[in-house]
Amino acid sequence: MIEAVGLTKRYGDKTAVYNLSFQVRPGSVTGFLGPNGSGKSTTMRMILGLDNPTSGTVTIGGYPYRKLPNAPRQVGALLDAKAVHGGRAARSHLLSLAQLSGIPARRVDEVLRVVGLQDVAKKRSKGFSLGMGQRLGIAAALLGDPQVLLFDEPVNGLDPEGILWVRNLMKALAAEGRTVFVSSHLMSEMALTADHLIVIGRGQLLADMSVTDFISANSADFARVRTPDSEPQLREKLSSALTEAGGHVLPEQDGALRVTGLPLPRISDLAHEADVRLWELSPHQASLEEAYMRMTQGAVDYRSTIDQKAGLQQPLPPGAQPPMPVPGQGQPGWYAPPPPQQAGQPFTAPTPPSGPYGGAPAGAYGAPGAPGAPSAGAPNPYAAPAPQGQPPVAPAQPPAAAPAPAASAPAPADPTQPKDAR
Ligand SMILES: Nc1ncnc2c1ncn2[C@@H]1O[C@H](COP(=O)(O)OP(=O)(O)OP(=O)(O)O)[C@@H](O)[C@H]1O
Repeated sequence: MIEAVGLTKRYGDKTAVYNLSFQVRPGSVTGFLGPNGSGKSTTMRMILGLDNPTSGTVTIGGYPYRKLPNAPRQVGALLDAKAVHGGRAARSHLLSLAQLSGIPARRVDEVLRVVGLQDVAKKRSKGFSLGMGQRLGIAAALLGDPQVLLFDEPVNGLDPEGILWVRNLMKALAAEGRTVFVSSHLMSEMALTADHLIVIGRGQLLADMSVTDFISANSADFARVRTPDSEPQLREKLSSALTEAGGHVLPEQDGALRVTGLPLPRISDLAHEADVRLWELSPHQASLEEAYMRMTQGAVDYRSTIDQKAGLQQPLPPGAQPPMPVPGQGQPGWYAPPPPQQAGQPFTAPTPPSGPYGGAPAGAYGAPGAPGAPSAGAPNPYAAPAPQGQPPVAPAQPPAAAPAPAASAPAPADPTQPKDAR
């Protein structure tokens, strides 16, 4: 079992991880989720003794990693698939790792077969694709047949067959009673792979629960209602009637309305009373991806914005119309239904950033716009309570103690090598 208690890591005045406490148990796949820069890799590095916590502790089987007897045989990790000596052949790379840990050479050929790299075993890894590199990293993690496995974004760069393989591998390893801790920012992938989820945002715990509980706690039901496309006034009329009746109405991309807080028969009655014809009235459930986005939206550090193409846009030809904006796009919660409790957001997340990357409106290419700030005072049932008298993210502190030698020293053959310097 991996256990973190009050884990905090500061880099100068940057708090990467704050007061994180959780347990990762054997026999199941635990997904570790959070937006870019939320502290997943930092946490994994601390688990592996590659970074020293500023405060708090993290242990594997009751020991800090560096005190763990025969650690390479007990813990396997894939942190950064690129952290290999590119001039070495895949087999030589694994062989050197095996020799360092007293693992027999025949095990190298076994793991090469497990990850499907046996045919390229003699090829230099610098010629490997991203996906092949990931497979080599996974082979290195499996080398010591460890009971505890950590994978940081293992499906990065893998093709669909590779993704399926990783998913099944994680499950099989957990079914053998091992502790499997997998980081990702893809909720959809974790929903298929993990049994348990630990979700962080800006280094703080947002959720620690089974996938089943996460689904039932976060997948809000909603109704999709569509009025005749040719009569937009009916849509407005219905929208007002539903809002007056206590419903929460959001426009959908295709012109339909997304309604929460009212049962389907009531929506039908209200439409009838308002003399509005309906083309569609259907029950839906928000996807887990949406629930995750909603949970972490206030803790996203990096947001895309619309590409304004300043000075690059051609004037429209005479008489041409600019493209129609998508209804609702860019509004808070456009992509997600409101939280189940109408009284407020179920997740009190840190205020969206106004930093160098901005809390800008929805971009044409992806990330949703800065959401409305969570309602003040709404309790977050999943957040770790902040210590009395302290802000959620601690203010600037003196730089942390020097990181562990392994974190800064180049050790290209080490599968637990940290990510590239950021
Ligand atoms: N060695 C370091 N020095 C300074 N800041 C760091 C260092 N390592 C990480 N950080 C900062 O700590 C924060 C958390 O980074 P971390 O890599 O742990 O996030 P992450 O959740 O793994 O992100 P991603 O999903 O993008 O890989 C980021 O703001 C990052 O810039």
